[in-house]
Amino acid sequence: MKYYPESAENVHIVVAAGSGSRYGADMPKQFCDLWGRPLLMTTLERLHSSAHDARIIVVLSADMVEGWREMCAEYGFTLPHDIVTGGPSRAHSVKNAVDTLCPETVGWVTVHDAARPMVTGDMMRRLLAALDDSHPGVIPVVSVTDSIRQILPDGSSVSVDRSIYRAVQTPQLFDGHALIEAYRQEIMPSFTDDASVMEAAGYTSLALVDGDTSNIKVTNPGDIARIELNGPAA
Ligand SMILES: Nc1ccn([C@@H]2O[C@H](COP(=O)(O)OP(=O)(O)OP(=O)(O)O)[C@@H](O)[C@H]2O)c(=O)n1
Ligand SMILES: C[C@](O)(CO)[C@H](O)COP(=O)(O)O
Repeated sequence: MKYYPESAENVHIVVAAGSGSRYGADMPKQFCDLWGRPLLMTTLERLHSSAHDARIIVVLSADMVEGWREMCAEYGFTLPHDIVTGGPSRAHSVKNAVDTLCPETVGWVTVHDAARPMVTGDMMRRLLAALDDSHPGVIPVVSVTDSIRQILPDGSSVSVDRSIYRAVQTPQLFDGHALIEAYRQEIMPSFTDDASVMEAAGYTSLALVDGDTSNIKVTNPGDIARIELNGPAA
């Protein structure tokens, strides 16, 4: 576990500026109903419960800011959070939030998908325990349970050894100074998560910890129904 002075500001960045095109609802999936209210509220509450000594920044698309404020009023959602507007890709959205952080006071920072409402306190404890001076970032991963095939340039495919791959989740945890520096670089299409941004900036010694198979990213139709089937929010 990395030591930060008590005055350091820890931050949760929750990216919620996507359009949810694969989910295909009439509004972005993070605002769709989960257990009777917008899914984003469960994500924020569970993240806050998992590590409450952190300021929350929610990244929203500009056209959803007013609507989100109205939802908070309608559902009596009072968990304090700041709002930053998003960009054209996930990485741009994260960057917009990271750019608001104060390098002088920042402590640790998590970056989490709004579309993953099932983060747990156990997972957060594993992340925080693994952040240290040798590991400026910690990434939750799970084993791949499907067989994997690589598609070759000619369109044919070959099976690959799935035991050498891991599927990556969020929240991902970073030393705030390192994350701020990493997000100073130009955003590339290959940046599908924040670990890839850190690596491209030279921070290659990232620690992996066990994620949680219930921590799914709502992506395709039916994913919210599957979460609800697995039981109420704990
Ligand atoms: N420009 C973007 C794109 C994505 N995200 C957020 O990044 C997370 C992971 O992205 P993804 O699951 O791909 O969400 P969408 O981009 O909304 O989905 P799709 O690709 O199906 O349109 C989501 O919480 C999403 O809201 C974001 O903040 N800004
Ligand atoms: C960040 C992420 O959730 C890690 O698995 C994933 O890379 C997001 O990908 P998406 O295509 O933006 O959903």
